[in-house]
Amino acid sequence: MVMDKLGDSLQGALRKLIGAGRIDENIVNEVVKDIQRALLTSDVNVKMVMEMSKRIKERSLKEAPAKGSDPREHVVKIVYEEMVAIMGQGANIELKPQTIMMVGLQGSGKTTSVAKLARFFQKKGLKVAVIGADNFRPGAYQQLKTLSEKLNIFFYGEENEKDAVGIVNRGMKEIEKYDVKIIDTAGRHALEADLIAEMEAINEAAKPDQKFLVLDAAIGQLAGQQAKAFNDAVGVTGIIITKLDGTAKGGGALSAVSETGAPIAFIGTGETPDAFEKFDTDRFISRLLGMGDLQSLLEKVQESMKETELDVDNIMKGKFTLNDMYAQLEAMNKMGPLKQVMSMLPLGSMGLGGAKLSDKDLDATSEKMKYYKVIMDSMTAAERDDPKIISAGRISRISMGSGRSSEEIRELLKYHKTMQNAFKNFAGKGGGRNMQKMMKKGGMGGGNPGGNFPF
Ligand SMILES: Nc1nc2c(ncn2[C@@H]2O[C@H](COP(=O)(O)OP(=O)(O)OP(=O)(O)O)[C@@H](O)[C@H]2O)c(=O)[nH]1
Repeated sequence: MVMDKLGDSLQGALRKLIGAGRIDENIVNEVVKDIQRALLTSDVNVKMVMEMSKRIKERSLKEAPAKGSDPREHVVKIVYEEMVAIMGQGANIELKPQTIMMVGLQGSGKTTSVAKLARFFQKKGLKVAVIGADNFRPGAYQQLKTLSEKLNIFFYGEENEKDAVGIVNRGMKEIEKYDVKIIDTAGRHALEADLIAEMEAINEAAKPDQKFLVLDAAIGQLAGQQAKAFNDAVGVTGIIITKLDGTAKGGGALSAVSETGAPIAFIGTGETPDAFEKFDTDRFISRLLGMGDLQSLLEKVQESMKETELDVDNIMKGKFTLNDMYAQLEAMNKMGPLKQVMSMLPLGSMGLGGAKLSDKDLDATSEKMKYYKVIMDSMTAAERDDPKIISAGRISRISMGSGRSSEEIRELLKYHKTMQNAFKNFAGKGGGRNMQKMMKKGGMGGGNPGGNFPF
């Protein structure tokens, strides 16, 4: 999960709160102290943390909970609201034709973010093209070209051309018919005069609707200064914070940027093109506090289902083949690491304070999903379509081909049978709505081989 440590500590504090018999000054002080420690470890500015703590204390002891609501839940709500307040509101991202210029220092993850952003709009059904105008860093041209080609996104660039503005002018003509045009510009080690001049010239040439500044989360509170400097120099409409997956300083970067008034637009959560999400403060904080983010989860499920061959009509008629199961595993894979997906499920749904799936369980499940696919790759199309024909002899052959044991293949077949029965039951009981409910819960299946599949 993004900002794992901060999330774990904050959730620990809230569990303490929920576990308390009643709300009094002692427990509020204790919980606020835990929250302070968590935020300071995540590099959030001391002054901000102190002000926030004061507000949480005052409100928790003075404000009366809404009629009928539990006083402990009321305090959780206060913590949530105060956290949202320090992270600020996210940028307004519209799904319509637009030109976006990306700026940032070298190594911030700018080129990678261009590809991720392109993929974001592509997934929403818009036609996207990118222009590679980073002619400063050798290799940037090839990097963006390769990334774009992999994602089937139109790329315009001119290798070895020194005039970035020329590239942008010619590129904008070439990609005129595309909905979303994204321009990658060069970075520098620092915000120098020549970089500012180049950004201004490209700004003039392309007249972008959005100017996104890319910042590495690992710089922590320094993100605030950088955001301010770039904003003063070229005017920034949104910030992309990258590498939130790999630093303990994420809280510092997010809060420092929000303090400058520049809205956060997206966050980068890993190296792959899909490890990227629109920043929505409410959803982000809900997830961080273990309150779940079912909306994001549902969107993820829908997106990944759209791109796979899952034959929902057939499944609803009670026919669930191994091909469907394969497509289902693919869809789950596309949703990202299991741990990240699970983090969108509310702790509350398991009872705030309830057990969390351990990393070990999650790893075992991911591992199982991987080798189930390997096993299915060694089956024939006829076997996948009708697993009943898989005899002991065929199991030996599949075992040889996949390098997995016969027990594992039998386990997979059992898992498939359980799922098939579950779907049959759903279909029998008026399917559609149940199916939706099941997806909302974050899973698509009912079986649980070896007790490790959380879905
Ligand atoms: N873990 C993780 N790595 C990331 C993320 N975003 C980018 N990276 C990695 O950060 C490194 C630098 O990213 P680039 O996109 O090449 O950097 P850049 O800012 O374009 O560099 P310039 O073009 O010189 O300005 C690459 O190894 C990326 O894979 C992220 O969200 N998480």
